[in-house]
Amino acid sequence: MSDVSRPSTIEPPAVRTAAVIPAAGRGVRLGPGAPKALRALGGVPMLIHAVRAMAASRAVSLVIVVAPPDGTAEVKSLLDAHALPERTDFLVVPGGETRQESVRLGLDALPPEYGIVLVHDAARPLVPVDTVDAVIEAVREGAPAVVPALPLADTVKEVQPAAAPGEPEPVVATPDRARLRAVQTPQGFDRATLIQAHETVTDNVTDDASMVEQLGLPVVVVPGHEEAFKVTRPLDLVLAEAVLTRRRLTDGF
Ligand SMILES: Nc1ccn([C@@H]2O[C@H](COP(=O)(O)OP(=O)(O)OP(=O)(O)O)[C@@H](O)[C@H]2O)c(=O)n1
Ligand SMILES: C[C@](O)(CO)[C@H](O)COP(=O)(O)O
Repeated sequence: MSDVSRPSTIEPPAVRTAAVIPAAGRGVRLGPGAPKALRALGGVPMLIHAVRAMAASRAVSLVIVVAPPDGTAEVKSLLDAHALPERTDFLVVPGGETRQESVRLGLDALPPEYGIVLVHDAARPLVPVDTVDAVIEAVREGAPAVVPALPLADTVKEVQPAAAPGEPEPVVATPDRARLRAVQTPQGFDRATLIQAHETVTDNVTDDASMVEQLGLPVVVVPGHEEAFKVTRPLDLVLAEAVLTRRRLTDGF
């Protein structure tokens, strides 16, 4: 098993790498409570796990946290209160109405010397460092955009969305599952490409790589990891707690 407790094997940076962590969402699907990124996982805010996951890579020297708009002071206090690698710098900026807007606000704070940018959901707190390093390596090798992804376990149907709640949703098609991938984060980008994508694409999309696709540029896939799943619904939090417990038992982490 590879996990965040293993040392990063990537070489120190030739081009500097920063990670932007959108963490400004409410977590509506997780249910009532604090903003999702601030909720506890193994007694530690989910955001701190995500920050540690990015800072675990020796290539990442800056982490920009995009906080809930009214939560920047709280996030700064959390970063101060938890042990984080000394080699990494941290910035906190307020987020926006959508994930896309939050990422753009994070990019606005990116200092000019950073040539590679990762965008990583605070809601994927357990991504292993091997996955982070693999994404960075692929960008260093020249890909303008890189996504970690996994094959699907379920068959997927395209439907005609219901006209009204309770109405049936007829199946329109069954895409060939062998050609589909479930995409995770961190997604990695050449800085200029990601900034151009955010300046150009105005429709609201669910990930950053699809903005690069809209520019007509290639997006490369590297293997994702089952522990990089997104904490979206209550059951995901149960699974995340179980993964953490297993790590603590097997790695003492
Ligand atoms: N306005 C927003 C919305 C989302 N995010 C972040 O984008 C990531 C992925 O979003 P998601 O899992 O959908 O989080 P939420 O928007 O919080 O979830 P929900 O849709 O259930 O409210 C999360 O780390 C979330 O904090 C953000 O920074 N700003
Ligand atoms: C970026 C992402 O995690 C890739 O799978 C996903 O698209 C985020 O979607 P969300 O609905 O904002 O959670």
